[in-house]
This record gives sequence, C-alpha cells and structure tokens, in this order.
Amino acid sequence: MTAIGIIGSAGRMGQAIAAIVPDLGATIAGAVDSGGDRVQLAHDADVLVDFTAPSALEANLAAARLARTPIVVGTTGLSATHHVMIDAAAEEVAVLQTGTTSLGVTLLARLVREAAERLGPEWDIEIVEMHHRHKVDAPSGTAFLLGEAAAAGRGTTLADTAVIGRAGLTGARAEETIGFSSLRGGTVAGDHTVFFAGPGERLELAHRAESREIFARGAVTAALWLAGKPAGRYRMADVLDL
Ligand SMILES: NC(=O)C1=CN([C@@H]2O[C@H](COP(=O)(O)OP(=O)(O)OC[C@H]3O[C@@H](n4cnc5c(N)ncnc54)[C@H](OP(=O)(O)O)[C@@H]3O)[C@@H](O)[C@H]2O)C=CC1
Ligand SMILES: O=C(O)C1=N[C@H](C(=O)O)C[C@H](O)C1
Repeated sequence: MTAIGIIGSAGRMGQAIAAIVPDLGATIAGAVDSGGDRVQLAHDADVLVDFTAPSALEANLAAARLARTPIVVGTTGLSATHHVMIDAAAEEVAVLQTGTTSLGVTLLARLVREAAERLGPEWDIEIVEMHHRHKVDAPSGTAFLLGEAAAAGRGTTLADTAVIGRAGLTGARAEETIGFSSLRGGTVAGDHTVFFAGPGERLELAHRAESREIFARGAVTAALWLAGKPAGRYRMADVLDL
C-alpha cells in the first residue's frame, strides 16, 4: 500500500486529504505542519503532498530531494522564483505541481486552450474566480492555469498578456490581454469562469467545485500516480491522460 506523507496536515486541504486516503486504498505515513520534521516524513513516505504556503516550498522540496521521495505540490500563490525551484528539484526527484487537482478543471483547461486557438483576437478573454473568505492568494492558482491555457492557445504567454484587476482611469482594454478578477466570500470551494467576449456574442466556460473533497480526491489520485515515477516535472493532465 502506498504511504502518503502530508505536509500541511492541520489545514483545510490537509484534513480533507487525510479523510479520503483510506477510501483510495492508501495509508498515511505521517503528517506535519510548521515546525514538523519533514525530512523524517519524506524518508517514511512513498510520496509527499504539499498543501501549505509558498514560504514552505523551498524546505518541502529540499526534504523530497534528500529522501528522493516524489512530491505533489498543490500550494498556490507561487512566484517565478518558486517555479525555478521546482524545475531544479525535478531534475532529481518526481515533482507534480498543479494549481488544481480537479478533473473537471483539468479538462476545462483543454477546452479553454482550444477556444482561444479557434476564436480570433477580437474575442477578449477575461477570467473571474470566487473562493471562500479564508483564501490568502489571488488570483487563484486555477485562474493562472486557465490563463496559461488561453495564452498558449493564442501562441503567447501570460507574462506578456496578464492584467490583474482594474480600478480607476484604466483606459480602454488593450488588445490581446487576458484579464483576471477575484472575488472572496463565504465558503465557496472554488468557482472559475473564462469569458470569451466577442463582437455581439459571448462564450462562457465555467467550473464550479461543490466541495473541497474533489481537490482532496484529486490530490491522492495524483500522489498514487506519482509514487515510484522517475525524476521530472509532471502536471495533473499527465495523471488524467488529458
Ligand atoms: N491545487 C489544488 O487543487 C488546491 C490547492 N490549494 C492550495 O493549498 C494551499 C493550502 O490551502 P488550505 O489547506 O486551504 O490552507 P490552510 O491555511 O487551511 O492550511 C495551510 C496548512 O499549511 C501549514 N503550513 C503553513 N506553512 C507551513 C510550513 N512552512 N511548513 C509546513 N506547514 C506549513 C499550516 O500549518 P501552521 O498553521 O502550522 O502554519 C496549515 O496547516 C493553498 O495554497 C491553497 O490555495 C487548496 C485547495 C486545492
Ligand atoms: O485555496 C483554495 O481553496 C483553492 N485553491 C486552489 C486555487 O488557488 O486555484 C484550487 C481551488 O480552487 C481551491
């Protein structure tokens, strides 16, 4: 049986993952939060899952590298520097980084890429997301993932096109930009809509997570898939063969 080490165990996702592990035929090797011994955990586990905070990433990757234990990084709010750290770790150990572990969102990203590819630049792309009042990062990791899919469909990158929030005298919308808006409130598990606003018509591709359980189930599915994989950087689309 695959033994999963949970980093961020007392958090909302850590608790949801711990609850679902037995249902998916795995066991829990151990669990840590801030101050816990993640190197020992990495030695004890077949695979690690990290749902913590960006500031924890460096130490989490270091533990995975030391023990040569694959790691699923679900933490969001990552910067370009964090992605460089992930690339470096992936040269020595299997790392799956994803802004979402949802099957539905992973498929949505494909649809968004195709829509962006087929619709011309006169179709403006705007991404709106809503999450619970406790979420600390914005836009969500999923919004960025969907934005990257849209940008790839257009043959560009988010670095060149993203506009995050608007206020005041913004001027008219710049062509080929991809806009992001974030709403926070209540207990919303995760809603995302990608708008394609064209001349005289509008296409909306949306996903609604009804509970955190879907992310936990996806995280454990990803961990079971990643355990035993060779060094490299993987995505949720690899797990789901999408
Ligand atoms: N990819 C996906 O599908 C999903 C990703 N997420 C992301 O997962 C992350 C966690 O979300 P959520 O569970 O709601 O957040 P919570 O704030 O509920 O939990 C975060 C947990 O991480 C722990 N933690 C913080 N810093 C460290 C550290 N340096 N080392 C070890 N543990 C640490 C906290 O423990 P302590 O209190 O001791 O600091 C806490 O237990 C967020 O980035 C969120 O966006 C969430 C849902 C789905
Ligand atoms: O913090 C959350 O809760 C979630 N975070 C992820 C994100 O930033 O996209 C995934 C999911 O939407 C829930």
